[in-house]
Amino acid sequence: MLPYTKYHGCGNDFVIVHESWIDQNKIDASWIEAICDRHTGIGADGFIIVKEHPLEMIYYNQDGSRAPMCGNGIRCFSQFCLDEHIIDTPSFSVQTLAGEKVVYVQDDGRFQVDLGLPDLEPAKCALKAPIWNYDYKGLRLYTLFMSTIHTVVFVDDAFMDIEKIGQEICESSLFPEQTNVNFVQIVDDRHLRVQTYERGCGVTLACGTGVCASAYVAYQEKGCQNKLNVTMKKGSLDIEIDENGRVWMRGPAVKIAKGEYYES
Ligand SMILES: N[C@@H](CCC[C@H](N)C(=O)O)C(=O)O
Repeated sequence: MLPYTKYHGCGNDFVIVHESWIDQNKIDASWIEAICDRHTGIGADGFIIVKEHPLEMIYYNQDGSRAPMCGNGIRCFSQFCLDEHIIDTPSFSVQTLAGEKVVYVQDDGRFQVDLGLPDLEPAKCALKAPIWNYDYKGLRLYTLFMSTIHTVVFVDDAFMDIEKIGQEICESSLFPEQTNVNFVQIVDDRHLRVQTYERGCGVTLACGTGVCASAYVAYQEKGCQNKLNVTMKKGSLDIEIDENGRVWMRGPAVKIAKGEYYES
């Protein structure tokens, strides 16, 4: 029996466990995939292990693959740490595979996270050459490392059916380590709509790092403002690119459940 909690950030949902709740020997891709299965498991887009001393977020995708960071996940991780009395300060640092991230708890209960600088160095995305305004079957692709690998594509309707084209780009041989694919609609210069096909998961209702990558490319390439509100299918995030080029994300995290998982 595994004690677990479940949270979501704008509809991106996660099973979250403290490291002391799990048998370390059990952690492998198929165990995580079984827990995240929406029919025979708890069901989630991702699985998060909370480690302490130092505070660390270990993130796995739904298919059990490890990812360096998760924007919605780190807000949910932070709410878990408050709920479980692991932290009691208004700001704190979290170690991730994409480096240390600083989280600020806001008066309205939302979380602001410093995602740091986007990295356009091709090697960070396992690319040999840049993919930037790159033609792919008539779509223009912009690939960057925004705490994880992201590709941004501007479209007329972000909420169209992206399953097929998202999977095709994600798994294209252009991307040796695959890519998350963000379909971005510019509503006006302060407002975007975004839908994401995530590596290791498929279409999700929201992707925090993807929204940060989308805002950054919209600001750099499309004349959008440095402060943007981004709407997804079940929520919205506020993104700011500061004067040093760092990307900040502000948004909610919601507790859904706490329970016991009976492993088969
Ligand atoms: N949903 C996340 C991103 C999760 C990781 C991603 N699928 C990857 O493999 O890089 C977010 O909110 O940022």
